[in-house]
Amino acid sequence: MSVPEHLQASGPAQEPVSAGKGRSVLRRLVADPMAAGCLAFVTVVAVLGLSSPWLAPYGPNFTELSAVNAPPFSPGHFLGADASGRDILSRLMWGTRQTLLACLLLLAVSSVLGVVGGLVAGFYRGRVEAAADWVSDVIMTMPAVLLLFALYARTGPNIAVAMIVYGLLVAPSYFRLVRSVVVGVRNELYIDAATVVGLSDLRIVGRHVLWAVRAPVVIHSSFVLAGGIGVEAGVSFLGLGDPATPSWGSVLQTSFSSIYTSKAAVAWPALLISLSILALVLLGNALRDVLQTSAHRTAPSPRRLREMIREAREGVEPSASAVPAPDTVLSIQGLRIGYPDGDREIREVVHGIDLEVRRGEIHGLVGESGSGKSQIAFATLGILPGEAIVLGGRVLLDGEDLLASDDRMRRARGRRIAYIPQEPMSNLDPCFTIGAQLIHGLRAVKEISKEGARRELLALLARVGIKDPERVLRQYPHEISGGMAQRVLICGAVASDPDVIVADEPTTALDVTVQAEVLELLRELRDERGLAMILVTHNLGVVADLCDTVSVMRDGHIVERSDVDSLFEDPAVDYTMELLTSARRVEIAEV
Ligand SMILES: Nc1ncnc2c1ncn2[C@@H]1O[C@H](COP(=O)(O)OP(=O)(O)OP(=O)(O)O)[C@@H](O)[C@H]1O
Repeated sequence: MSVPEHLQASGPAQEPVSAGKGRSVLRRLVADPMAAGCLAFVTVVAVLGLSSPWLAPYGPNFTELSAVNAPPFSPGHFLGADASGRDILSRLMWGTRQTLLACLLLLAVSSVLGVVGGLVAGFYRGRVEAAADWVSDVIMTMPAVLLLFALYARTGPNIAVAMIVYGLLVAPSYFRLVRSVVVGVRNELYIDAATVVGLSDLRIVGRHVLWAVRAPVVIHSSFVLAGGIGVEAGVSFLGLGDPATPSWGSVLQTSFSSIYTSKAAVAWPALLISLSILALVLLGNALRDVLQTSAHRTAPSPRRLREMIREAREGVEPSASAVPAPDTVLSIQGLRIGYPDGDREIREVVHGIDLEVRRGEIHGLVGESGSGKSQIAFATLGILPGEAIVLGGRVLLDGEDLLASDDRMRRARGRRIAYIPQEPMSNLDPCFTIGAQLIHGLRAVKEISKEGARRELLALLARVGIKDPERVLRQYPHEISGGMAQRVLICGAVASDPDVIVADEPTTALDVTVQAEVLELLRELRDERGLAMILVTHNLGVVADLCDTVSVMRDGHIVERSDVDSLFEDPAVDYTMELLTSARRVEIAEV
């Protein structure tokens, strides 16, 4: 048994989802008509079943000889009666208790064993994990049906014991799921921080780790419950259940044995079992969607989102389409970006900015944290987060609006616009060698043989200052330094011969000497290749050193745009002056 498909998407390193409060999860769940319907169905079935002593027309084993094989809608027998003259509706109602009990037993045993095992194995790893893994593998190899038959030989018809044993067999699915989530969470820095603060393992697991596994476990449980109904029906159908106590499976079995005389009798338990399984599966899917959306925000419905976008666009004049200067390669005109603020409104974070970059120009984008620099870089590359909404504007590459067509953006990205990220290490895949990644990337954007790509990359790696390119191509990311990784990424970015490079704080993660070398390399590449570059940075020293022109951003606006010399000599706005003064203060403090 492997981790079920419905949970694989929520892999180990996922956010601790579902942080929303219980009430809001329920409210969001019932806002989905399908989930509300399923929840109502499951609740009604459970309540009717549990109230059978008061609501059921007859006792579970009450027989009426005159009603043998009575068809549905007979007087006194709404769903008909079975071959022994027992009322099918009453037996299904009474049987709900047994089925529910069987499912809860299965759920309790499998979840307790699996979750506790997964938590311990994922948290402590090492031998504990190896041993738990071994036990889980052994359990998974056990043939469930044979085991149930063997059990029957020893204990006789006992559905409770059968479900406990089945719970043991299902436990590895919880174990694997929880273990993989815990392994991901265990490496998070906030767990290290909790350890350093002095929290005990138990408190760390209870406070931080359990929170992360809560959502996947809840979702998985709805599928286990659905599976439990099927298992109980199967076990009873095989005759391994208690014939004296009705359950949905045993009602199905008795109806099935007289299928030739009363076909309709089979339909009711089969329908109830199928609909209940369907409702629980659909409920599980809806729960997954609710828990995996943003933890604290109420995601707007598609209709509300459309309204919010219309409201945000209303009253804002679309910016006039300006013709870019002749040597302009990238022109951003009237770009507006926003994010849904719950289901109330779109919060605009970039307010209609204009920006032009000419061939061979390095344009710095500076400003305080949160001013919108990265949003502009991401919009230019078409990699804004899924929830971002472009409310207006254009990103023109040689006059073609990339925002107007996803296909145009896809063709430009990586070929004509390349990206140099801030964190070189986290942008390289640890599973592949540098060579495999660079060659794959280059061949994805250029028609070239593997050998040709390799030769080109060797030359380019040497050009960006890698001493032994042959060896680096064979190495994995963890075997090279941060500075080398950034050179590798610069090599990857320029390999497709782009017109524009968007560099998002390319030197922030590097030490000072490597920073200077990387900046020098970028300048040389610009001179050699006539690259246009947008350089996002906090560092005014980098701007002074490398950029030709600069835009200063604040609160999603460009408050000043000028050439670098003018900016430093004679800033036009107070905010730029403040930025320069604080940068100087930091420099003095560092000296
Ligand atoms: N996924 C998101 N959902 C909601 N708001 C977001 C999201 N990403 C960014 N924002 C908001 O957009 C604004 C601009 O963020 P952005 O990351 O562009 O700032 P920045 O200038 O690049 O900051 P920094 O220099 O710290 O990276 C911020 O107010 C931020 O809160």
